[in-house]
Amino acid sequence: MALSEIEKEATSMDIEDDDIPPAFASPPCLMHELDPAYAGLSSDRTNNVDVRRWRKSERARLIAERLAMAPDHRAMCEAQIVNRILAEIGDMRGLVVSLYWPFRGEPDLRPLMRQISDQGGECALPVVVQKEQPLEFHLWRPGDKLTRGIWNIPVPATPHSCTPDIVIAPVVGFDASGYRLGYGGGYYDRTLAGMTAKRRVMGVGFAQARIRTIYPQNHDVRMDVVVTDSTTDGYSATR
Ligand SMILES: Nc1nc2c(c(=O)[nH]1)N(C=O)[C@@H](CNc1ccc(C(=O)N[C@@H](CCC(=O)O)C(=O)O)cc1)CN2
Ligand SMILES: Nc1ncnc2c1ncn2[C@@H]1O[C@H](COP(=O)(O)OP(=O)(O)OP(=O)(O)O)[C@@H](O)[C@H]1O
Repeated sequence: MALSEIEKEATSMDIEDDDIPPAFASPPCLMHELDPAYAGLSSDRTNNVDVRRWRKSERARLIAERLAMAPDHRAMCEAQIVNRILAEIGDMRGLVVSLYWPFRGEPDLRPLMRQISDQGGECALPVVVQKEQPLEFHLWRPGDKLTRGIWNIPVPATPHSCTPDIVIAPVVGFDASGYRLGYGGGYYDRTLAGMTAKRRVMGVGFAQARIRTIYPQNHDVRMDVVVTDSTTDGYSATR
């Protein structure tokens, strides 16, 4: 399916490119304003508050930067990312690959979904079934009906849960050790922590998403490989 057809399909269900779903605002947590001892927090937990605050501003910076990419440059980068992913996966037959429906300026990999299907693989999309719980992956073929999930992100209309062989995780940022900065829900970390060793985790983003460190915490799960428009980097299993 050509990209224009995919776009038509999205429009027909009232979902547009780069649709930015409204976020749920939560009240600010003021615990960090208190003395940690008084609040019953360990110093580790205090550091964690600093990291959370830093991540929040870094996310905002990185998302704004990628949303500002010139359309022709973006399209060129997306084509390079697709080629790199195809080269990295190789023989697609029989593999279930989870991707994502792009939002907030993520690389649009919908053309790749068609290629995966055409080459004998199966695609899946991530679904938030419940807040603060692991994601589910539901099989989806280009052309299948979509519906709006949580945060208005399109998800397969007919749920068909599966376990991907390859999890392609969009990054907001990634660091030199292969750790991922996402949207701050902890969804991929929770999901990967609960999956068996079989899965391969492939982070995907534009080259601008590369940062020195995300200050990895105990819950952060390292990716096996990160693909950008200009690089394919593998990471070993040890920190
Ligand atoms: N395209 C795409 N689909 C995806 C993901 C993704 O990263 N990309 N997800 C990958 O997980 C899940 C959705 N995860 C999300 C997690 C948080 C927020 C969000 O709006 N968070 C708040 C801030 C939260 C915080 O900082 O505590 C916000 O931005 O206002 C949105 C989506 C499933 N679908
Ligand atoms: N395995 C887990 N179990 C319980 N809570 C977790 C787990 N992983 C992450 N979290 C929680 O999620 C919060 C957000 O994590 P983090 O900042 O790493 O999100 P993220 O990777 O940017 O988000 P996402 O994966 O949704 O794109 C953490 O502060 C942590 O409390």
